[in-house]
Amino acid sequence: MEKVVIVTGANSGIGLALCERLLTEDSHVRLCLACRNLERAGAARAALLASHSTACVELLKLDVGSMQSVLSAAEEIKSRYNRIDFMYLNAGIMPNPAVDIRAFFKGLFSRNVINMFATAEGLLTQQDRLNSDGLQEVFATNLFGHFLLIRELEPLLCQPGHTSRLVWTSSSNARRSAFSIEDIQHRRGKEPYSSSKYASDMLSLALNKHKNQQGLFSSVICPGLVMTNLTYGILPSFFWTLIMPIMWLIRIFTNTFTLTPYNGAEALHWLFLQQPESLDPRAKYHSLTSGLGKNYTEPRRMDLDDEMTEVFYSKLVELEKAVRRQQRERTADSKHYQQYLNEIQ
Ligand SMILES: NC(=O)C1=CN([C@@H]2O[C@H](COP(=O)(O)OP(=O)(O)OC[C@H]3O[C@@H](n4cnc5c(N)ncnc54)[C@H](OP(=O)(O)O)[C@@H]3O)[C@@H](O)[C@H]2O)C=CC1
Ligand SMILES: CC(C)CCC[C@@H](C)[C@H]1CC[C@H]2C3=C(CC[C@]12C)[C@@]1(C)CCC(=O)[C@@H](C)[C@@H]1CC3
Repeated sequence: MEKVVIVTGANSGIGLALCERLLTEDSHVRLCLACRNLERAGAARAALLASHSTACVELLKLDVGSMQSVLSAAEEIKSRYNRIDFMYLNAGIMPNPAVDIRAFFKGLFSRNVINMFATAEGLLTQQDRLNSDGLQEVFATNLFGHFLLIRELEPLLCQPGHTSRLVWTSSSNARRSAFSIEDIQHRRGKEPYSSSKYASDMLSLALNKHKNQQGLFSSVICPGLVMTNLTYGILPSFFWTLIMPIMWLIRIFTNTFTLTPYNGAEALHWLFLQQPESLDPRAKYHSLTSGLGKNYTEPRRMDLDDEMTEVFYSKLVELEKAVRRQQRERTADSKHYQQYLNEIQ
């Protein structure tokens, strides 16, 4: 039977490369590109069909940063599919990034240089903002919208006799010290991206603990440093072009410079081929590329605290309740408003 695969943020970068690789691996998959912009999603679909003309590629409007959009998309998914085999939670943002140039040059001449290039630890800050749901945008997009989607789709994801898989595109930039259990949305700090990725690592572990017995398995990956719209947002593209020869040179010393979206999607593709029972819930699966350009996947143990992971999971469930309440009130308000408009006309 054909596998149903949903990919969020599938219209560009690593998500699009993954779709291409999945269709090459299995031409019978039923692929759903879940994107916030249907025009860009349509262009991605056309590109995929150009090389896989008989493939089944469907589009779904989903803005993971908007809770209303997540709830509507989940309804649409439930009406279209009777099961989900893989859901790749890949959409992500890093708004207004700033590089600490001093820290970069200091790191360059330290023993920590390889780690700095692999994780960008201490190099990057971002400016976040509140979205229309009153949530921090990075948290809402990179984590919470995906969480709400999973919760909404539980009837499909947790079916007796069927295994469903979740795969998060996390990052080696995820850092415990950037995350605070008292401030899960990272309202006060300057590293919302790192915090949201650490949060996805914890959520994946918690989901395995709570849902494995119901047939739902979750994994996290890091694609390495990949040249995509996200990285082009960090430094201007002419600068990247300028330093590209150096980047290829650095690849000799660190296997985390995967650089192309195809290489970055390696671990996502690899996980598609694995049995979930053989995977380690505490491992992050890294896409790596050797100096000679060979791709491979390697698990690395994550720095996760079980107690904090559980507290975090219950905080997410609480927040979910509040968000649902808010959505219900909004629907009621707009109904009343509509009624009022009808009455005064
Ligand atoms: N590039 C890198 O070096 C690394 C990337 N990652 C992660 O990889 C993932 C993919 O990013 P990458 O391919 O690099 O970058 P891209 O910017 O190319 O891809 C991000 C995708 O997410 C989509 N997206 C963003 N916000 C939303 C939203 N609110 N709702 C739905 N879709 C949304 C984008 O859509 P749109 O085109 O409409 O903006 C785009 O399709 C991200 O989670 C990122 O954090 C992790 C480690 C390293
Ligand atoms: C200013 C300089 C001359 C050069 C600065 C280089 C930095 C911009 C890069 C060095 C390590 C890179 C890196 C990322 C972004 C760009 C760098 C900071 C990421 C944070 C991109 C997104 C991720 O999720 C990480 C895995 C990347 C880690 C390395």
